Amino acid sequence: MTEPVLTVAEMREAEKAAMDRGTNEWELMQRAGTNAAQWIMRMAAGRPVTVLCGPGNNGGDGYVIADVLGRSGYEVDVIAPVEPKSETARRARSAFQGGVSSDGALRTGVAVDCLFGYGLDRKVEEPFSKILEKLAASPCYKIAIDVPSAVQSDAARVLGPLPRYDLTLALGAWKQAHFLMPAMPAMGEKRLVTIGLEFEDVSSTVSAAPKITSPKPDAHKYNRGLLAIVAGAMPGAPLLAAEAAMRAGAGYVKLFSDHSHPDAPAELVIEQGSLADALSDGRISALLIGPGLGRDDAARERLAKVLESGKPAVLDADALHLLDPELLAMADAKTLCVTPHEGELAKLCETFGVTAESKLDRARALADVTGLTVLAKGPDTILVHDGMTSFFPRGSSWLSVAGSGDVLAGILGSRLATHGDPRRAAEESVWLHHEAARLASPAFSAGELAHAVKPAMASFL
Ligand SMILES: NC(=O)C1=CN([C@@H]2O[C@H](COP(=O)(O)OP(=O)(O)OC[C@H]3O[C@@H](n4cnc5c(N)ncnc54)[C@H](OP(=O)(O)O)[C@@H]3O)[C@@H](O)[C@H]2O)[C@@H](O)CC1
Ligand SMILES: [K+]
Repeated sequence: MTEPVLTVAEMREAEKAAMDRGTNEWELMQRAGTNAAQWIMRMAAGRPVTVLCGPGNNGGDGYVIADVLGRSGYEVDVIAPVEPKSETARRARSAFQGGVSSDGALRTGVAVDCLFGYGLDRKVEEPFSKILEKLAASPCYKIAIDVPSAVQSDAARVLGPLPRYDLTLALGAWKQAHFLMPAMPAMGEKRLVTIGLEFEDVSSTVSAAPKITSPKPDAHKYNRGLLAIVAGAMPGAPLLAAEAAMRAGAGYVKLFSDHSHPDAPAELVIEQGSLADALSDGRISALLIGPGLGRDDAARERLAKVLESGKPAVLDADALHLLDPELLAMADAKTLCVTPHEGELAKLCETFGVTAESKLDRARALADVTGLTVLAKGPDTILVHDGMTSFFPRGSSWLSVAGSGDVLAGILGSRLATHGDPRRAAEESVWLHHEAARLASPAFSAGELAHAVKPAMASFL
């Protein structure tokens, strides 16, 4: 099932729709608190629990959680620096029979943070900031309810002390912050707690692990997909991309390069000479250009030839510095996928006149203005295609190694050559990249990562 990722406004709409259908806010809070409590009890396994309750409905959830835990025989402390403001939270507060203190020490055991949820809209100050500092310093097992209390739910901005949580329980639906930097790494394990909300017209989802199919019984090297990688000034990066591409499903990987490549594997076909002639081969199903391309006139000329060819293509690295409206006009943007990191995304936005505050908004606006499929890579990878946004579970931080992007581009090119669907290829490439990193074990080189793409493929067959 695809899991939606909602903004605060969309979340409020979904809750309103539930209420219009006859489920009141109290009922939703009961479901949220009761279902979250099941997770908390699993993690607490009998240890005492301290619940931190804030002024809004996130705090309301906290009182419900404390109530369920108390009735289940848990020792529960509630710390609430202020009385609840919302009517539903006040009702939850009154229903809780145990003691509530306005401050106090956190007992070793489990702490459940319900100070603020998606209603946080400004800097966290005292007394809440002091409690979050205390929580950060405590050795207890830390659970954030819905979102960590200092995290703004749409933009993932950190507005106060941010402890490192062991578990974050998203209520009702995922929020954007669950998948965005800088907040994401502090959330620990993340789990979705359902409360029976229904969602319509969802435009953002969590990418689900892909199902990659084996070649058809009548497959041969051409109909499995022929990826041509167009090299340029520097020989190493396109070779690395080719190493990954050869292991990601394409039946045939060629390198169009005028370098000699003495280290290239025997099975990689390298063609020299006229690029226009090479690109006229009708059997080529996708192209990759950018790694090691260079940024001079010759590089621009090679990019123009790729775009003029009309074939589906991945544009990466130097190609993203060269791409401009004039070059893009030569191609059908729908068939192109760009893979910018933060710096390249900023450059593309500047070139195409896009201004937006966050990486997410920049990626969306760039896709909107250009019609390109945008895979904005990094610790929080975002894919935007035709008005749809996909978020991804976090990959290994060991992927922050030189050449990692070339490997990703190679995988993506290979998947695009296999089936021609840029969005699907981009999703598959991120999962394969992450899985290859896991299988390569820590401190891998980009070359080792490229080789681990082969066992990673087996994980999704
Ligand atoms: N609605 C539903 O049906 C369901 C909602 N659910 C739960 O509700 C949560 C959202 O609840 P929410 O909208 O009440 O917001 P929440 O995050 O508790 O905090 C807002 C409160 O804090 C205040 N405030 C904000 N920033 C502040 C700051 N920096 N420093 C100090 N105060 C600050 C703000 O008051 P203000 O002062 O702005 O008037 C307001 O009182 C959601 O995350 C989920 O857990 C579930 O139970 C499922 C059903
Ligand atoms: K919280």
